[in-house]
Amino acid sequence: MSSRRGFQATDLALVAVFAALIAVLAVIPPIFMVGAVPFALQMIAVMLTPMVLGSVRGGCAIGLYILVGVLGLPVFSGGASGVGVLVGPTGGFLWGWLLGAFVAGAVATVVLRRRPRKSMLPVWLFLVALVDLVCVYLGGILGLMAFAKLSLNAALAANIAFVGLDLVKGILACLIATAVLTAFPRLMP
Ligand SMILES: O=C(O)CCCC[C@@H]1SC[C@@H]2NC(=O)N[C@@H]21
Repeated sequence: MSSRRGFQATDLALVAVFAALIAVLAVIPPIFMVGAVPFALQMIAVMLTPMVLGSVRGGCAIGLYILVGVLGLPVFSGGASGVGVLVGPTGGFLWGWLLGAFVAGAVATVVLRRRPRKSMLPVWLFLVALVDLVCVYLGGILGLMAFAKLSLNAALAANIAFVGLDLVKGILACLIATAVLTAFPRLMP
């Protein structure tokens, strides 16, 4: 989306498609939990979104996903919904997803506008995934401390358990984003 042409119908459709993609991945039940925190396959789409849509459209996609969950559709982990989830034990992660979309999306825009070589694209996109992960964990840790009353150490431990698998999801998101952006270069944020 160039700032000159503003938000187009295509952008609205892309926002809806990526919000739906996150919701679809939430339908698959979490394969394990660490305390109150579920394994979230949605993280693949959460990290893919800012890579492909950039900051504003990516933030809108995550915002739309959260909105439909708050309004009652069972799109949060384990089929949860409602505004209470935003201030529940995993609420901080959802705020982190939103923050991550805006921040990592801005990094994606800077990176992609430099037109990196195709062989380097997944590497640069992995940097975007890492920035996203920092935002997600920041939100998650603060949320666990504020809403679940965990100590900083307990909140850190709950996050560390997911780092390895989240990096694998980040690599998957990079590979998907590379394929999508190579096939549809006009999508680039
Ligand atoms: O309640 C929700 O829907 C949000 C779940 C958040 C789970 C977090 S996201 C980062 C970390 N990686 C995972 O696989 N699970 C946690």
